[in-house]
Amino acid sequence: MSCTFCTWPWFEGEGLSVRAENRTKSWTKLKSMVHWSPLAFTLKSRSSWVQLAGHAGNFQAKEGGRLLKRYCECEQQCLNKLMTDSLRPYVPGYYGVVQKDEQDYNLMDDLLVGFDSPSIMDCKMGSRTYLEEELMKAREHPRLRKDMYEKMVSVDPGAPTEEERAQQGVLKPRYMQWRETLSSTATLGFRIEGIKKADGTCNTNFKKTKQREQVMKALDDFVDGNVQILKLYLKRLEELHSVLEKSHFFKTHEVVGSSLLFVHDASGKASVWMIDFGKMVPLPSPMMLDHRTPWVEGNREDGYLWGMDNLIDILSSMLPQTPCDVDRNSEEA
Ligand SMILES: O=P(O)(O)O[C@H]1[C@H](O)[C@@H](OP(=O)(O)O)[C@H](OP(=O)(O)O)[C@@H](OP(=O)(O)O)[C@H]1O
Ligand SMILES: Nc1ncnc2c1ncn2[C@@H]1O[C@H](COP(=O)(O)OP(=O)(O)O)[C@@H](O)[C@H]1O
Repeated sequence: MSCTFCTWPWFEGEGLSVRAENRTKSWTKLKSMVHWSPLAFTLKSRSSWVQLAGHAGNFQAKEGGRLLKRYCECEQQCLNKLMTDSLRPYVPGYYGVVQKDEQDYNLMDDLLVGFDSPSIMDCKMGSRTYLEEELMKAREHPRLRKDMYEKMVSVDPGAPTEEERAQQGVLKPRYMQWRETLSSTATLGFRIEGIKKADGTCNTNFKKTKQREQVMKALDDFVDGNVQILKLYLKRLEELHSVLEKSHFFKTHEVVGSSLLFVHDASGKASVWMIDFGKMVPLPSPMMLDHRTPWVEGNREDGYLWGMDNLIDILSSMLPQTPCDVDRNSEEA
């Protein structure tokens, strides 16, 4: 599927003021919408910034290789803490809260800077995509979501129950769970949200990409079969994996809806970063997560590392086998 390239973000160098006021996020999410900076064609130092997933209108590209993301207190607090954590090299640099037209934003690095016509992939990590607190809220104050009902019907007209059909609405956790089981979130602990390739093609139609083989096919297409790029991604993921395993910050946070952003270009450069910390919530002390134990309500587990184990395993299996591997495998058989 090709995407609509729309809403060119403006650039700004002046007039931003720092604010500490808290705002919550409440705006519409539009999928299949890509925001692309046209100035990138004329100004080499800037990236051709692209928004692959997430809420429309959430970002604005700024001069100097930075992005404004609509303010979210949870994200601000996480980014602040991450700036002094061992995870710092794996997240965008963060520069505080700025205000523009009475709206607060978190100011962060544009990770596409330094890449030339990059290929980009957003993988949403974890086996659960809604917070436990959202589940409780939906129980206490059930709110039927017509927009989610419509999104559901557009993918699978047979998905809503009779009751949901009569109400023309679904509860948010029900929609999120349905999305999890439809995609690879429930079976592999991650799902591809979107891919934009260097040739300009863009696909955000991965809602039904569920089986390991389907995921492999999408990943292979993303790297155009380039083994060197695959190796670089794998190396970076293995490093991140080992830092996550040791990070106290990671152990003490429920991580939901966070993505890994993969970026590479034709020069052979490739890297991966963690993005989207809007639902990275601190746990009550002394609670800790291993991010692998299957979720049951109350244990707050999110399956992030389980997903990463699977992603690393899939990428490894896509590498051509060396003669040593072939010998080892035939001995095992
Ligand atoms: O991907 P589709 O099927 O469109 O569903 C979206 C994503 O799950 C969003 O998560 P993310 O932002 O991580 O992509 C989520 O935003 P939240 O992060 O707010 O849960 C949206 O909830 P609403 O914003 O409530 O519509 C939900 O409608
Ligand atoms: N720091 C960044 N650098 C470059 N691109 C980014 C960065 N953060 C987000 N993006 C782009 O924006 C998209 C949505 O980001 P995300 O933080 O998940 O938004 P939301 O909170 O609205 O879900 C990502 O898929 C990616 O394409």
